[in-house]
Amino acid sequence: MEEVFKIEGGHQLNGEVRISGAKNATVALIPASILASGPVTICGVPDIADVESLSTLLEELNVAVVHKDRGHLIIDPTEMINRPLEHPAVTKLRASYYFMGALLGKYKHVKIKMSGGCYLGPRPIDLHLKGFEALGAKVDYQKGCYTIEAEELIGTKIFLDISSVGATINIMMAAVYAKGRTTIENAAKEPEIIDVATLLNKMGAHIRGAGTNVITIDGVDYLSGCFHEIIPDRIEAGTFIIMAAAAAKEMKITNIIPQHLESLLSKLQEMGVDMEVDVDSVLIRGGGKLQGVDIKTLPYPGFATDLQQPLSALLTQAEGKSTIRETIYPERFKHCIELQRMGADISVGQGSCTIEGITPLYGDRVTATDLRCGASLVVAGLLAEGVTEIHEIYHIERGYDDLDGKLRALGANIWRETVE
Ligand SMILES: CC(=O)N[C@H]1[C@@H](OP(=O)(O)OP(=O)(O)OC[C@H]2O[C@@H](n3ccc(=O)[nH]c3=O)[C@H](O)[C@@H]2O)O[C@H](CO)[C@@H](O)[C@@H]1O
Ligand SMILES: C=C(OP(=O)(O)O)C(=O)O
Repeated sequence: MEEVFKIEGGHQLNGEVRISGAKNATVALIPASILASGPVTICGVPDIADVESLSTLLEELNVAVVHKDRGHLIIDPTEMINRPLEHPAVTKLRASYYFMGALLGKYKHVKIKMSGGCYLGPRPIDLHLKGFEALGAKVDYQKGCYTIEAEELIGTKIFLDISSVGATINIMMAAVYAKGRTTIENAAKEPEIIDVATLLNKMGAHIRGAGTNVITIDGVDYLSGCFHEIIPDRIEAGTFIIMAAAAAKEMKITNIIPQHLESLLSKLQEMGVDMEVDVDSVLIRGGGKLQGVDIKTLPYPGFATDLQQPLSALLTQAEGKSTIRETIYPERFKHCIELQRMGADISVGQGSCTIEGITPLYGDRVTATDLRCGASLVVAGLLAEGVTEIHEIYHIERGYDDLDGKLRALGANIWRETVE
């Protein structure tokens, strides 16, 4: 027995949708909170499975976790115990690896299983580990478990071969209590990194340069509790913007930071999408003629890899040929096979795909092989003739807060059903 999403396509979307707090910030802010000596209150926490898994891990560490109304989460590490993290929840998400940096930073010792998350091709963490080693830690890997420990952590210069989001955040967390100055060069610049640095600075850390490619962290001896509001989720926002372009008459997406979405908005403009951008919202008028475009995924502020999958579904409705070149995860094209089942004309090559439009889409039984593949199939389901049945929706639930509820409020005919 499995719960699936069913979507009857062809229903127009209308109205307003409010975007939740950013998954990729939240999943780092929660482990970062344990670096404090007192309670940290995070506001705007999305109701997603990744947060549940992280809460389980906090409880494993004897950290008090209180979920309040409207996305308030209070994390109190006062009575924390540094136990090995071998609980199955570690493997339910990618971001459990942030406990490496946080526990190493606080206790100079961490034992944790290998994390999980979406399979998008190989996702090594060598840069995280090299960063910890540069700070003075020893890394041991046995039977699927990492042990990372140090006598003391000493600030140093760390150049990242690839500007990795995860490595930047993990090293930042490990370095907050290190002796002296740590400099991360070729750091990733994603907005979620700024959000984590903001939280740590509110706690009393000295981090400068987050959002640029050089971040400096001057070690401190003490971090206090604080209050923090999470930035809006640019990927959820982008997904709804794409859905609006696909199926809305007029739809407003609110609680967004438009600057975080520039690469998507400019591509949609190139495609011919009618939009009005305001300070914290965007109004999309869908239904117009769309033109195919070429996309190359890049680190921020380039086109986000997490949005190429949902956009692929929309590109089936754009006139002519579109190409997507994936430079972050060259194997991130499993959604294309599922879209083909629904009638899309897509060919997948080495690190790229070509989409020929316009092709009608038809409801079918498809599988969300990963989180954004799931989002792509929901976009396709809104456009398709008949009913689309999406399996393995636990991937979608990892990262979208009430996706089906939000879509129903906009007029979509989407429901959950338990099937054999
Ligand atoms: C929880 C979270 O925030 N997830 C996001 C984060 O994942 P994540 O932080 O895992 O992605 P990275 O930025 O680290 O990965 C970027 C590239 O660097 C490579 N790499 C990374 C680390 C390393 O040690 N060695 C290495 O080779 C990866 O394989 C990939 O090719 O950024 C990705 C890229 O924007 C997004 O798709 C994910 O949604
Ligand atoms: C790949 C993603 O998530 P994660 O890194 O958590 O697997 C994503 O959010 O698209």
